[in-house]
Amino acid sequence: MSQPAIWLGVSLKMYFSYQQTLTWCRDVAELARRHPAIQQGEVGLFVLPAYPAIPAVAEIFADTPVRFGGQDVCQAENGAWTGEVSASMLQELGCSLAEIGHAERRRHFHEDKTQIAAKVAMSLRHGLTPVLCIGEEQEGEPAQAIALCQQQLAEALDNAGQQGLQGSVFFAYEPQWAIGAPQPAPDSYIRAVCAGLRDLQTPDGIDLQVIYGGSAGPGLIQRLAGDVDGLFLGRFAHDPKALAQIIDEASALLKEIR
Ligand SMILES: O=C[C@H](O)COP(=O)(O)O
Repeated sequence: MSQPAIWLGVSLKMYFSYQQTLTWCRDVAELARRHPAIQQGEVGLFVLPAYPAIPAVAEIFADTPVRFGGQDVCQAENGAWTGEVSASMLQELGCSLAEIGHAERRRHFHEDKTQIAAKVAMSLRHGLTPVLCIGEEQEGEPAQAIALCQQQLAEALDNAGQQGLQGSVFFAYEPQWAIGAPQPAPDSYIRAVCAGLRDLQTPDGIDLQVIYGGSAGPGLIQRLAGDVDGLFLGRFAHDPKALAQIIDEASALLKEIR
């Protein structure tokens, strides 16, 4: 089966309790089982729950095409890294993704470009698709955002390129000023930046899917009309009905543009 034309990813961050996470995932699994666009592989769905919920989430999504992964991953293979979770353990639990470099981790945990590049390489080495979060801090011109993202992307993929690692990377373009906001960045801004990001060069064997995150919700995917490969959702996917609506919109958009 070919790759989905539109990807919808959801990070649950630390919003839900354990039981709330399982309830939400059961609703999403049910949605995935009955939605033709998900079942036919036209729209892809992935979920990033908190670490302790991963084994239960794996069971819930077992008979669905929904992918799941960690909200972070350790840069080291294994050893004396208290509190960290290795790429190999994520893989062992059935994860196929690892989120890396989210603005909140850069802000609260001072993650830097060296750690991020090491995490990307470690993920690819273990067959995990990095969900690499990049975006400018302040609102400016699209050209400035593209230049900054280009530099951050090159730094993040540097180790992987040098090691000849191959695989897919979700490039989650998240302007930091639009995360946790009442609404996403303006449509024209997102379209201009994402169109530029899709043209960026990557090391041989690494392909990018550009998805937009930052207060994304119902209505946005159709307004971006094919300039992005998908959305990276947070709060506005907490209501499963809203997520169902976004899947419907993605499916309708594919019918329009094909
Ligand atoms: O991980 C998801 C993004 O940071 C977006 O979160 P948000 O939609 O709640 O702003």
